[in-house]
Order: sequence, then C-alpha cells, then structure tokens
Amino acid sequence: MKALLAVARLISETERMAFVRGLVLSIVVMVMGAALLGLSGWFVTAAAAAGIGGIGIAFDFFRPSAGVRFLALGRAAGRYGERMLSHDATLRALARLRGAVHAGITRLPHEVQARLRGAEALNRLTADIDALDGLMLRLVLPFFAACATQAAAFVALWFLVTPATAVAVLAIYALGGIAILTLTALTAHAPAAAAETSLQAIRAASLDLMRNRADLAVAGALERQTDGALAAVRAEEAARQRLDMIDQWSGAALALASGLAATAALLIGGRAAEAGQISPAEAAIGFFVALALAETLTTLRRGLAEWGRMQGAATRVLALVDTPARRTPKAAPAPRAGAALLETRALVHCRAGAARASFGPLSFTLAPGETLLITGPSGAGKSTLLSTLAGLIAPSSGEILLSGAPLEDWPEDRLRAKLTLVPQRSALLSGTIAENLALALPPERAEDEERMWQALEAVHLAGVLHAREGLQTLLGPQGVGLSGGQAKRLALARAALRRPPILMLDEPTEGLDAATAHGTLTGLRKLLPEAGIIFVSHRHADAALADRCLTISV
Ligand SMILES: Nc1ncnc2c1ncn2[C@@H]1O[C@H](COP(=O)(O)OP(=O)(O)OP(=O)(O)O)[C@@H](O)[C@H]1O
Repeated sequence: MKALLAVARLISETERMAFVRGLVLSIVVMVMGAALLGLSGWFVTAAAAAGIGGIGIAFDFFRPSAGVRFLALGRAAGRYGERMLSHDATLRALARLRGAVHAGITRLPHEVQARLRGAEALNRLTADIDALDGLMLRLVLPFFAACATQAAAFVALWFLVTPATAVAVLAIYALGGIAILTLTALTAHAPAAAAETSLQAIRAASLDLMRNRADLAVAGALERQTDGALAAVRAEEAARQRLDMIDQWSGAALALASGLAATAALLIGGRAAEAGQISPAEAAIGFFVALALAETLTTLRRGLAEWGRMQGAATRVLALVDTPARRTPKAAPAPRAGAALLETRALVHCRAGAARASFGPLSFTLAPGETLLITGPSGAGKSTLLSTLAGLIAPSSGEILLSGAPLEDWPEDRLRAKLTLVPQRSALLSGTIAENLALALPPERAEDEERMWQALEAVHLAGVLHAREGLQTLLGPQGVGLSGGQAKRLALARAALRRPPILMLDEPTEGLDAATAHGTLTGLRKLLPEAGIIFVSHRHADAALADRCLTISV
C-alpha cells in the first residue's frame, strides 16, 4: 500500500492541476448522471400524475425536458473532457516515470546492471509502468469522485426526497460498497499479481528462447525451455480466468447493492408519498438516483481488481526510481605537473561476502605511450581490476589517481574521454559497421569515414570489409555476420576511434591466430602512439609487445 501511495504521489505531483481538473470533471459527470436519472424519473412520474389528474395541459413539459437534454449533453461533454484531461495527464506522468526508472537503472552499480537481464529491464520499463496506468484513472480519481458524488446525492436526497431516503441509500452504498470492494480487492490480489508475474515470465522466456535458440537446440534443451514458456502462458490464462470470475461476481454483487438501495428508496419514498409528505414524483427521484449511484463504484471496482498487479509494479518501480544518485563532480580536476597518467596505490577489491580479495593490494603506474600487460590465472581478478580502473566498480581500499587526481574527482564525461575499456564481451548493435563505429565519434564527426577506415586498418579488419560492403556491411544483433575474432576487433576499432589517453583491453587477442593477434596489437599501438595501454592476456607471445608485465595471483 505504501509503495502505491508513493507512486501515486510521484505521478500526481508533476500533473497536479490537470488531475484536479480531471477530478472535478469526473465529479461533475457522476453528479450529472445521477441528476439526469433523478430528473427523468421525476419528469415521467409527474407527467403521468398530471395526465391522470386531468391537468396535463397545464403541466410544464418544456423546462424539465430542456433540463434532461442539458444533463444528457453536458454529461457526454464532461465525460469527454474528463477523459482528455486525466488520460493525457496520466500518459505524460507515466512517460516521466519511465524516464525516472531508466535513469534509476543507469545509476545501479555496474555489476548489478550487468546481471540485470534485458527482459528484466524491459519489463521494468514497459510492463510495470503500463500496470500503473490505472492507479490514478481507476483508483485514486474514482475514489475521491465516488465520495464526493455520494455526499452530493446524500444532500440532494435529504432535501428533495426525505432524510430517511438519503440515509438508507448512503448506508446501503457505504456498507455494501465497502464490503464488495474490499472483497474484490482481497480475492483479486493474488490472481492479479500472478497474472502479471506470469506475463512478465512469458516475455522473459520468449526473449531467451529467441536469443539463445541455437544454444538451446544443440544442448537439447529447446523443448524443455519451450515447455517452461508454455507453463507461464497457462498460468497467466488461469489467473485471468479467476480474475474474470471475480469480476463477474463483484459486478453482480454491486448490481444487487444498487437494486437494494433503489428498493429501499422506493419503499421509504412510497410511504412518505402515501402519507402526503412528498409527491409520488419526488419519491421517484430517490429510486432513480439510487440506481444511478451504482456508477460511482463501477470504475473503482475495476481498479481494485488490478490492485495486486499495480502493487507489485509500484514496489519494483519505486526501488529503481530511488536508486541513489552517483556523485558527479562538476569540473575536471586541475592537471598536476609530473603526475603519472594512471597510478594505483595499494588498490584492493573484495566483493561483499567473498572469502578473499578479488585482487590486491596493487601499486603501479602507467605513463603515456607505455603498454602494460596484466596476466594471471583464470579468476585471479584481472577483469575486475580493469573495471575498477575504469571507475565502474568501487575499490574496497587504496587509491586510483588519474593524471594525479583521484578517479572519483573526475566528472563522468571527462573520465570517459580520458579512458576507454573494451571488455571481454563487447556489445555490437544491429546495423551497419559505420553505425557501430559512429558510436565512438563525436556527433559532428559521426560520418568521418577516413577515420573509421584508419581504425579498421589498425585492427586488420579493413581487408575483410573491403571484400564485403565496406562500412555499409550489415550486422545482426550482437555482431551476427562477423566471426567471433572479427567482432572482437570491430569493438577494438571502435574504442581506438575515441583516441583515449588510456586504453584498457580485456583479452583483445583471445580467439585470434598469432599473426592477427600480433598485427592487431601493433596496429593499435601505431594508431595511438601516445596512449597508455593496459591489456589482459593469457598468451605468452603477447608479453613481447608489452613494456611491463603485472602478474596477479589467485
Ligand atoms: N559480478 C560478479 N559477482 C560476483 N563475483 C564475480 C563477478 N564477476 C566476477 N566474479 C568473481 O570474481 C573473481 C575474479 O573474476 P574476474 O572476471 O575478474 O577474473 P579474471 O582474472 O578476469 O578471469 P578470466 O581470466 O577467466 O577472465 C572470480 O572468482 C569470479 O568468479
């Protein structure tokens, strides 16, 4: 409940005035609906009574029928305006919330982000936000509109019919409404949550199936994975069926409550009319208004049926929106004379709960134009060290100095301009080679083909691409269309295009033959003669290309 309230506050605070106007209009629409039925009931009964009494000629048909027309047209126009205002405000608020969730995901620590599956992030950004569209439209606004309309009807019935009618109608709606809505919310909570969870599981399983189809097929697991996805489909169907059933029962219960309220109004009004306290036409007002008031609970009932779905979504969305902000200094630190390009002092990283440190303590320096090789057994912490040096992971202790200033004093954009990391598995986009390379170039040089070819030459990829469609060679998702080694070299070319003062490469020669590995490393060094290069490698031959070697042991 707390999460739902917090998200409702987040959504409403940016569009407060639009929601207030929408609420006023929805109260006007509901009040007009009740007034329309009440006036129509009064009109028909009064006209009939005038006819029976032989005074039909003297009865004023025009004003009531004009009132009916005004209420009917006004209600339709009001409904249109209310939908326009509140739906528009909701869509705008949700678009902003989606932006906040996206920003929250990007503020997550690097390792948490790396573990967040694509389907999971997609669900947070789409399904969870979509689930919240009913929060204002089907819960918050209808709740206040229902309270205000019931209060207005109470006052109207008190004065136009009898106080007893007003009390009976309000009591039946209040008690019946609370009971029906509470029961709907409680019984629908679990199936609504289950339907949403299953829907998200279907999306995740479908994405996994599409993306890893080949791996699953060769591992003989395709059928098992498909069965898993189908089980999620069946679970979602079952939950939806339960929700439909609950919807039908609560709809019937609400119809019963409104019937009961109308019957009570008819009986009390009829008695009062018999006693001559009010006219039969006035008694009819009570009956018809009581019927019309069912509308106040209809939308709310639908909203409460979705409560379980919204609650889960609100909790997940809120957790991401509340991701703490990263400290980002505004200005780059002043250059310090004589400082090393990069220096680490007693650098240690230890993951929470790990029995031993990932690496360290490590102290070393890197000068411009120097090449540092990092070696060590698998799992020794080489990739973790590169991520730490790149500022993606915080060290547990020790210091990293970039041009003499602590890494955390560098603003994000200056830091990224200063150093580039090519991880073991780089992301390549679906699109052309040029589009993939342009990511590394400033917008004004995004079409600098000469520079692109230079980088491709450096990693020995130019020949392969000349034999195909050059920079327009089209790649599928994750570099499909290139061999593993070519995809790796394309990622290296992209990093080199940035011409960073510090280039960090995680196993750049993995999967390359000796000649290509040698050519790629020497090509990169030739392209970036001033850069400090740190690279991780398990290949003995690569040591000959480094000025120094740092071995990390487990
Ligand atoms: N995201 C993570 N969460 C928890 N532990 C991790 C994570 N990433 C790596 N590790 C663990 O940290 C240790 C160091 O991993 P790292 O990838 O840095 O090793 P590495 O030396 O680069 O290995 P390799 O040569 O096989 O690439 C390993 O024991 C690994 O299991």
